[in-house]
Amino acid sequence: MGSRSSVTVRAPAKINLQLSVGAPAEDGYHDLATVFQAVDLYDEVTATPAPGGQFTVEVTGTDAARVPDDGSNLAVRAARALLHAVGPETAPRLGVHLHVRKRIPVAGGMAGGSADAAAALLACDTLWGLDLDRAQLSEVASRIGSDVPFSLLGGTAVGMGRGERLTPALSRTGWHWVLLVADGELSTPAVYGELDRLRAGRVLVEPRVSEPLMQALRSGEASRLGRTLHNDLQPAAVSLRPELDMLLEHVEAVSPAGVLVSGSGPTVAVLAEDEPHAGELAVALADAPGVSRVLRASGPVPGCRVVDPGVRSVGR
Ligand SMILES: C[C@](O)(CO)[C@H](O)COP(=O)(O)OP(=O)(O)OC[C@H]1O[C@@H](n2ccc(N)nc2=O)[C@H](O)[C@@H]1O
Ligand SMILES: Nc1ncnc2c1ncn2[C@@H]1O[C@H](COP(=O)(O)OP(=O)(O)OP(=O)(O)O)[C@@H](O)[C@H]1O
Repeated sequence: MGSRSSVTVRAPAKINLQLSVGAPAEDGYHDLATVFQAVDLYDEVTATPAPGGQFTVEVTGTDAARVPDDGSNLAVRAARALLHAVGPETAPRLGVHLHVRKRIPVAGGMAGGSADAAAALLACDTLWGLDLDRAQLSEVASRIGSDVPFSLLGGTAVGMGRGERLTPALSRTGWHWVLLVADGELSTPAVYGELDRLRAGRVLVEPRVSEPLMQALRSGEASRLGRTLHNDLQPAAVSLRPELDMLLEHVEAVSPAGVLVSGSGPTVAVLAEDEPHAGELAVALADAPGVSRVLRASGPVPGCRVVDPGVRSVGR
C-alpha cells in the first residue's frame, strides 16, 4: 500500500425542493419526504497525513470564523467515524490534518457542515487507501448527520426516513438559482422544535413525495417546478426570524415564479427561468432587505468528487 501526499475533495451545497416533515419519533428525529438537489456551490476539504491519533483542522474562506476548528468540526467527526468503522486495529497508525475551504453559507440551510463531513470521509478514505465502496461510506455518513449521505451522492434524490434513505431521481439538468444569504443563522434543531410547537395538537399525515414536483423535474419547465416547491420548515423559520417574511414578500414581488426557504433556513432560494434570468434576478435582488450576500448556483451536480488525488509514494 502506498501513501499519498494529500487528497482534495469538493462537496456541493444542497437545496430541498420539497421538504415534508411528519411527526417526531421518540429519538426526536422527524420522518421526512424530501427531494434534494445538489448545486454548484462547493466547499473543499484537503486531507494531509498526520501522526497516528492526531486529528486537526483549519478552516478558511467565507465565514470561517463561525466554524469550529476543533474536534467538534463535522469534518473531524467524519474522519474519526471513518476510523471507528474500519476497526481499532487500523486506527492507531492513522491521523489526519484537514483544511476546510468554505464557500457554502454557514448555518444557512444548505448543508455546509454536512458537505464538509462527506468531503472528509471521501478524502480520508482515499488518503488512507481504505477503499470503502459508496454504500459503506454512506453508512458511515448517516451516523454523522441526516444530510451527509446526500452530500456524498449529489444529483437529484428523494430522501426518506431522517433524510438519509436516498433514491436517485430523474431530473432535467440546468436549473438556475439565485441564493439570498440572509443575515444571521438558524439552528436546525431549533427550527424543527418551532415546527412542533406551531403544529402542536394537529394530526399529522405521513409525508409523501410530491408527484407534481417529480413530473416538473422531468419536464425541465422552471415555471412548473417553481409552483411545486414546498418546505414545511418555512413557517417555523419565519416564526423564529420574522424579518424573513418581508424578504419572501419582496422576492415574490420581483419574481413570483418560485421561491422558498432552503432547508432549515435562513437562506432563500429563488428559481430562475434560465441563466440570463438568474443574472437579472441577482441584480434585481441585490438590495433585498436583510440579505448579506447574493449568490448564483445551478444544479443538479454530482456529489463529492476527488479533485486532487495528490502524489502517491510507493511504500510497503
Ligand atoms: C433540514 C435539513 O437540512 C433538510 O435536508 C435536514 O433535515 C437537517 O439535516 P442535518 O443538519 O444533517 O441534521 P442532523 O445533524 O441529523 O440533526 C440535527 C437536528 O435536526 C433535527 N432533525 C434532523 C433531521 C430529521 N429528520 N429530523 C429532525 O428533527 C433534530 O433536532 C436533530 O437533532
Ligand atoms: N465543517 C463545518 N462547516 C460548517 N459548520 C460546521 C462545521 N462543523 C461544525 N459546524 C457547525 O454546525 C452548525 C451548522 O452549520 P451548517 O453550515 O452545517 O448548517 P446548515 O447548512 O444549516 O445545516 P443543514 O442544512 O444540514 O441543516 C454551525 O453551528 C457550525 O458552527
